[in-house]
Amino acid sequence: METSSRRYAFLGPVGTFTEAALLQVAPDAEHLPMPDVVSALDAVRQGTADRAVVPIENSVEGGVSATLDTLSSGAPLVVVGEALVPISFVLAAPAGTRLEDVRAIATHPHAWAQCRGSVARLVPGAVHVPATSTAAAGALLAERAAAGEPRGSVGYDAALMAPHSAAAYGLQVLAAGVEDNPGAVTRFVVVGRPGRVPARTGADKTTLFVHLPHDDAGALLTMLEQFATRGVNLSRIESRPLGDALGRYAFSIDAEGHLEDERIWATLQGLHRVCPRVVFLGSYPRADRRPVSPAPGFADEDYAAARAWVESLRGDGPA
Ligand SMILES: O=C(O)C(=O)C[C@]1(C(=O)O)C=C[C@@H](O)C=C1
Repeated sequence: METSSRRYAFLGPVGTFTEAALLQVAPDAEHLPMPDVVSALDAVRQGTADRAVVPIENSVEGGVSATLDTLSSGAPLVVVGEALVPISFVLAAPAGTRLEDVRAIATHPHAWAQCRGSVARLVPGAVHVPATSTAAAGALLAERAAAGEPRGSVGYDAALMAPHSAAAYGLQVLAAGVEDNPGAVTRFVVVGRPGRVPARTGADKTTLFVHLPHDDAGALLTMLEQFATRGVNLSRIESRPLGDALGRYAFSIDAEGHLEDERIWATLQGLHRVCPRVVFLGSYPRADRRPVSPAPGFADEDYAAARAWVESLRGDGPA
């Protein structure tokens, strides 16, 4: 947990799952709610915030493309930490709303994707109204109901949001446990401007964004070999379109290990030699604190012993 009094931008408003992640990592910091992931990351770039907390991947819906793409382009940013939040949703509405009154439901697109099946069973035919976050959907509903506006005046009747958030906004729960996959988890990253890399803990991750070495057969293999031949395990790899033409992709990667691990150091050198663009997006402690044990032959001592042996072959000593 970070204890300094830094300013943390996050995907707001109060009551988002992102705020739950922020409360894990920096409960006492100044919290700056932002309307979207890009604004939160830009606040760090511009110096109006010291850190941003943003979602990066969900165990059901996969990568958060706004986060992956904003991290990998523009002024450099680095990940300095991560947090995991268990995800469960309620369907909430102003007091007096009945389930059969619900025609349109607002929430974040990632939340909708995680509840689609249950919602179809609960409220057949209900349509999705996209919101900037789960809490933003509920907040507007609560605000208009408090102002005495009639049901549906915001363009929707209910919101999918976190249980604690529905309670905080004074909304009534029409259905709980609305997620299709109980046990879903979203991973959030703490992002800062480049500076000193967090100290190695032995339970670390390194995040990278890598362009493929060439356009021909085997390009992906050449890139992946850099990790495999140094015994580096990947905990996430996903393609992101380059955006300039169909069929051109780069890869967002989480590798197990820290920049100070010899095998990660060597992997980065290998990637730099063969790939046209490698963006280092940080080495930081894993949220689950699970130690990373290098395979036999890939520990720092193995690299040191191998280096000493090659040095000895130079024949610098007396003839
Ligand atoms: O809308 C929120 O409450 C968020 O924090 C965003 C977000 C996401 O982007 O995935 C975070 C966790 C859930 O998976 C659903 C939505």
